This record gives sequence, C-alpha cells and structure tokens, in this order.
Amino acid sequence: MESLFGDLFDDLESKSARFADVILPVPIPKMFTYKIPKSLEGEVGIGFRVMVQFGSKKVLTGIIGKVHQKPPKEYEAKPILDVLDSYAMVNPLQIKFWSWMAEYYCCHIGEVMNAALPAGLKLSSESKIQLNPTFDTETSPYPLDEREEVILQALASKSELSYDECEQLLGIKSIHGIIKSLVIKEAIIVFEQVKDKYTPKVESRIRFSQPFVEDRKSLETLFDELSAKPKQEEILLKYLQEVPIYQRPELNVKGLDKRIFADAGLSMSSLKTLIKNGVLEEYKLIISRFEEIQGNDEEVTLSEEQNRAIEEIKSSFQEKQVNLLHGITGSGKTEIYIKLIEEAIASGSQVLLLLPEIALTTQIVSRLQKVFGSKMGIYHSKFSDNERVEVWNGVISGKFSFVVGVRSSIFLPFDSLGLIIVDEEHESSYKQFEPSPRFHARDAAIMLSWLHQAKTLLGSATPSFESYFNARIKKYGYVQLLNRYGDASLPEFLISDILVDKKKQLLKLDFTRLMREKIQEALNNQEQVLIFQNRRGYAPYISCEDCGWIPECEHCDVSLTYHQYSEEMRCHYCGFKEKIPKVCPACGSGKLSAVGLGTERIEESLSLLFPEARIARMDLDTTRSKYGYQRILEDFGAGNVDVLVGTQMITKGLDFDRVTVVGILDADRILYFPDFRAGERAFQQITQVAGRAGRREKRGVVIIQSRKPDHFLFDQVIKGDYKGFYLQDMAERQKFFYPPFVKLIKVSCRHKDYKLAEKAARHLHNLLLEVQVKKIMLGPEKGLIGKIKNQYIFETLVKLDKSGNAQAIFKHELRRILESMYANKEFRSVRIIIDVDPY
Ligand SMILES: Nc1ncnc2c1ncn2[C@@H]1O[C@H](COP(=O)(O)OP(=O)(O)OP(=O)(O)O)[C@@H](O)[C@H]1O
Ligand SMILES: [Zn+2]
Repeated sequence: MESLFGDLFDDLESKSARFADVILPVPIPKMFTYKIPKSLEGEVGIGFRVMVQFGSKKVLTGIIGKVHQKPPKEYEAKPILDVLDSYAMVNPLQIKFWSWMAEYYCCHIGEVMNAALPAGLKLSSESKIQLNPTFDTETSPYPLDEREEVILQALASKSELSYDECEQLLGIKSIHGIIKSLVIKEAIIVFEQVKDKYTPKVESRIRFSQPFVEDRKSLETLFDELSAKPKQEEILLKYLQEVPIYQRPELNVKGLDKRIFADAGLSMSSLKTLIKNGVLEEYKLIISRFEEIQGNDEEVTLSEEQNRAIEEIKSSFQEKQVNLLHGITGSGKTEIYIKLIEEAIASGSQVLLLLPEIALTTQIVSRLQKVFGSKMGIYHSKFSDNERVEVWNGVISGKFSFVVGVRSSIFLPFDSLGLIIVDEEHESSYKQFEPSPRFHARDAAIMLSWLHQAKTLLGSATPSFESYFNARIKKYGYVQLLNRYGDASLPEFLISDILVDKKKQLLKLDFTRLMREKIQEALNNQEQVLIFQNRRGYAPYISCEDCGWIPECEHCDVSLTYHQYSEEMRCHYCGFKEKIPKVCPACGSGKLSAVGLGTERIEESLSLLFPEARIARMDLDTTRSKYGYQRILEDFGAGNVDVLVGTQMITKGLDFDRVTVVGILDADRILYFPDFRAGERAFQQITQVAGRAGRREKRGVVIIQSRKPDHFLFDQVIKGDYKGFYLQDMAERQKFFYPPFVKLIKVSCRHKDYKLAEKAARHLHNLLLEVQVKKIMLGPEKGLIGKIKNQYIFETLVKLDKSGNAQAIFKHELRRILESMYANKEFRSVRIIIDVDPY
C-alpha cells in the first residue's frame, strides 16, 4: 500500500521546501513541479490552491500535492505565480485518497481533483470577479491602493470583469497579486464563469445606531422629539418590541430583518427617514443557505434485536475494519445507524453516511435531521454550487461533524473520520460511469476509511454479492437482522401469469385480473399502491404494424423511446428528440403502434381502469426539478395519491404506513438482461420493491406479473432465500470467470470513424495480450450499444487473476500502453476509456 503514495509526506513539515508538485486540471498522468519563490516561502503547503503557468500562455489553478527539495530532471521548474488561500483547502489525507483513486481506477489525478472539488473552488484564468455586495469603501478597515481602486471603479459600472479585462485595464501582465489582495480585503468575489456566481445570501437588516444603544438618555430624548411623528415612533416601538435593547443591548448587533417592518404594514418612507437621520442603520447580514435546525432527540427505544446488532457490530469492529449489516427490509437499520453515529461523534470523530441519490430526499433525511439538527451537513447533487461550497467549508471549520451525502461526498475535506456508513450498499448508483474517475463510492469509501483508520459499515437488505462474498470469507464482519421492526411481517407474494390471462382474455391494458382485484381492494380500504416498471416514457418504441420499421436514434445504436406526454420520441442516451411521424417513413402505412410498457403508459392505463383513483408517477421525467422527488413523495405521504407508478426510484428506502399492495408489471424484463449480474440485480430489485409493502400492522401483498412464473428466482425471492440464490449464482460466476472471482477491466475505444475505432481497438488489444500476467481477454467487439452520440465503441474485457500482483502489473503496463497509443499519430484522435470494475 505505502508504495502507492511514494514519499508523499517526505517534506510535509519542511518550511524550507523549494519545490512544489502541483496537481493540475489537465489530462496528464502526473503532477508538475514548480519552484516556490522566496516571496511565498512559508505561505504555501500541501492542499493550497496556487496559480501557475502551464505551457507558454495558459495560467491554471492547481493544488499543491507535495513539497520537496528535488528539482525536476527533465525541465526547468517555473515559479509558482501566486497562492490563493491562507489555509489549505484540501488536506494531506485527501491528496493520498486522490492518488489512490487515480492509481486504482487508472486515471489522472487531475481528473480526480476535478471530480472532488465543487466548481466554486475551481478557479481558472477564465474566472471572473464581481463586487462583494457587503463591501463598503467607507467602513472597510483596509485601505485600497490606486490600482485596486481602478478595478473597483470599473466593477461599479460593469457587474463583472474577467482576469484578462483587468490586466488590460491596468496595462499589466499578471493581475493575480491584485486580485488576491482584493479578495483578502473582502472587496471582491471571484467566480467561475460557466457556473452560477458565488453570491453569499444576504439579508437586509436594520438596527439602532450605536450611540442610542450605549446612552439611554439619548434614546429617551429621541422619543420625546418623535412624539409628533407617530409613523416613525411606531417603527421604533416595533423594533424595541422585537429587540428589547434596554434589557439586552447585545441583541442590537444582529438587528431585525428589514421585511418585518414591511410585513407589519409600517411606513417604509418613515423607515428611510430614520436611517437618513442616523437613528437606525441598515446593514447586510450574510446568512447560511441552510436553515438552522434544532435537533430534538425524541427518545426511541431500540428493539432487542436492534440492540443485539449494535453490540455485534461494535465487537466486530474491534478486529474488522468493515462490517456488513444484512437486515431485511423494514428491520430498522436507520435507528442502528443513528446510535452508531451518535457514539462516533461523541468520541470526537467525523462521520459520513452515504445514501443513493434519491433516498436523500426521503424520510431518512428528515429522521436524521430530527436527531442531529444543524450539526449535520447534507451534500446532494441537486444542490447548487454555492450550497456545496458551504458544506465543504463547514466540514473544514468543524461546523459539520456529520455529513449525509451522495457518492461525491467521499471527496469532502474530512480530516478525522471515525465511521463511514454506506446505506443500500448494493445500489448501482454508487458507481460513476461518466466521466472519469469511474469510481465506485462504496469501494472508495472503504479505502477512505482505511486511510483515516476508521470503520466502515455497509448496510442492505440485499447485499451486493461482492460484499456478501467478503463477509463469507471473513474479510468483513457480518451482522444480521432477521425481523421487521415492530410486529410487521414480510409481505405475501403472488405470481400472476400474463400468458394465462391473455389466453382467457382477462388481461386488460396489461393488468392481469389478480393485479386489478388487489389494487381495487386496496383502494376500497383507503390503502395505497405502488406499481413498479423500470422503464420510463410511454413505450420502449414505436413500430410499423405492416413493415416492422422501428425509429432509431440518428446518433446512437438504440431505438427511440416514445413519450406520449410531450408527443415525441427521445433517445435516452444522447437526448435526441423527434416528432412522431404520421405515417411509416419506410412503407407509408398509417398503422404505427406503441410497443411495450413504460411508466407513462401504465399511468394512463391505471386512470382508465380505476377512474376514481388519484394516480401519480415518479420517474426521471417527473423529477427533474430540484424538489421534484420531494414534492411527489410528500404528496404520497400526505395521502393525496392512491397509486404511485414509478421506476426503481420508488424502491429506495421508502417507508410509508399505508402501502399494502406492490405490483411488478413486467418482471421478465428484469430477469433477462445480458449482464453477468442480471440475476443478482433482479433478486435485489424485486426484494427491494416488495419490501415497501406492509411495513406496519397490516401485512402487505406483492403481485408479480410474468410470462415465466416458474422461474427459480421467484421461488427464492418469495422464500427470502438470499443465501440459496447467492450460492447458485456464485457457482455460475466461478465457472465462467466473473467477479468476485476475477477483477474486470474494460478497455474501450471510441471514434466517429467506425473503421478507425475498430482498428485502434485491435491494436490496443494486441498490446494488452503481450502483458505477462494471468488473465483472460474477450473482444475486441462492438459495445452492447455499438454507437453513442455518433461515436462507435469497441471494447475489450480483461479478466485478471485476483491473487498475487497481476492487477498491479497489468495496470502499470496499461499506463505504458496508453502512452504509446497517444504517441501514435494514427490513433491520437481515438478516445480510450478505462473502466476498472465496470459494473
Ligand atoms: N426502535 C424503533 N422505534 C420506533 N420505530 C422504529 C424503531 N426502529 C425502526 N422503527 C421504524 O420501523 C420502520 C422501518 O425502519 P427503517 O426504515 O429503518 O428500515 P430499514 O431497515 O432501513 O428498511 P429498508 O431496507 O427497507 O429501507 C420505520 O418506520 C422506522 O421508523
Ligand atoms: Zn441518441
């Protein structure tokens, strides 16, 4: 392990370091060495953002990854131009983590940095500046010099300026020193052009001018004077009523939100007069974007089983770094997490709880907020960049000792993690496919916690087979919860044969009779129903009944999905859209029909079958807005919806009292997917969605529609025989060399020229063949989807022996081969993508 990071920490403390290796946001495999100029000695260290010249013209912002004494051999080191921070934005553990990630996932550390930093912390020479709204030349304690004045004056008339514009304005070559000085004086704010500006959220506030607070006499005189001006008097009385400065003068500092006066119907012009006369003053208060929430810990009594699990986890952590908590759906894992988090925080550690994207907007977060209040930071991908920067800074300052977040929260600047919990650890959304680094947040979290000497708890009702495998070979600890919390029992399963109903003409709008009856029953009892279909849009595609023509994307090798609501066909890979043709462009027939089932169509069918029911839909198309999920779930929770149709989104952690029926409309689609994990995924999906039913007193029922009701998987899902299914699937994986028995690396070549993509892939394949390690190679062949966004894709799949150092050798050789590919003129334009653990 140590060798991975080399001598990163050699000169960590060295004040006299003369060189700094800087991580730059460019696709180049290594760090670049720069000279630390005398003027910056002692002011920079690991994790500081610096400006450096890259190439002959570009100025880039990078982060110092290492400081040392050794001049580079191959080139003359240029000096660092400037430092942006007065403290490190990134800590040494993070740099270690980034290095590990670049190494493991075969990518560049600059790419990892890019993924890690919220855009608001990434500066480039394209950055722009604006006035800081709270800055006031009159009251600022820092005098500005002449050149700084020029910049500020220019900003007064133009709301923003680029670095280049500033340089032109002053006729100088490098503006960085001046910008930095203005930032330190809090006169300006630097922001990234492409993103929203960093605008601190400000509130206009009113308070008494200081003399009146200090001298009670003057306040009394003032009221005497104002007795003839009742409107002004009213305002002051309102103020004193809200802010009793007689008793508590210190409260005046924060003053009152200006809107309070307007809301109370008081005269705004009198308020202005009071400000003009110096009685009151107006100032701007920077406020956090996150509401202050007070935690109020309602006592929860843990069940005997929950208590036992906690004890087992704690004792297992004595010897194992990682523990797997395998607790059936509704077993109450959240309360166990809460207990462990509380203990970790109390012992002075930081805690990270990872959740899949969608689960973050559900009940689990409000439950956690009740317990942890504002101590808890939330890191969500739907948050604005401003909010992300606030969480980042909050972790550094210690405001947030606990963060709950999506996969990218593993990059937050923690320096003393004690515990990482990965909830729903089997979730595929923990894997980032695009862009690089193509990391898996669960695996990376385990590494991260190793670097912190912390513990990792993986939780799931349906663990990933890798994690369960690791538990079985005793690499991980293993703790089970076998019962649902309270008196709830697991739901009853009913399999409904689509073909039988079809034959008997009982199938109506794709719903079998049994399914319809159970839904109707629930509606009659004022209970709620979830209908699951993992396909959005109206229908997977349109087809001509006469000639069989199917519309395809112009840019990708996939058929277009039919969206009825927006009356168009869309490519789910590149976003291409097209109007629906009136007649078949191939044969002219007017008989075009929608084939297959999407969530939109199911929603429509439900409203025809159950006209009295209130129906809602939750999929990517209905949840694009920031609060999209939340709104639908709140509606459902409040009982404003009877039937909710959705994709896998409706499976994640939902916990609603009144759901008694869960319907899976097309289980076969889940079963037959060309992937070695199809079985595992199907078992997980069906168990998870079924797990939403009957989580309270009343037992739930799950209806599965299928054309193959005898499939062995159904039997095992119904029995809850996770282990049986696992063992069966593992035997197959071992026989055909799939994970966890081997390591997979996928190497693909992409190019808009089909022939060139294929040729590059063959060439690369041959080079990989020469690498002397125990391995199996498949391909190169066209990707499962042969073309995406006009790029043809050819893939080679490498299966590496897990024992020994085959992996390390192979990855090392792979880097060398990639460099040779890029150096080869013919293939320079081919995009080569490495995906380690491509699943
Ligand atoms: N000790 C407790 N006291 C009161 N209620 C509890 C307790 N433990 C769990 N519950 C309740 O039981 C329900 C199920 O718990 P929870 O949602 O944590 O299950 P889970 O294990 O995460 O299930 P899933 O894997 O299906 O998401 C919740 O409504 C929760 O509030
Ligand atoms: Zn497309």
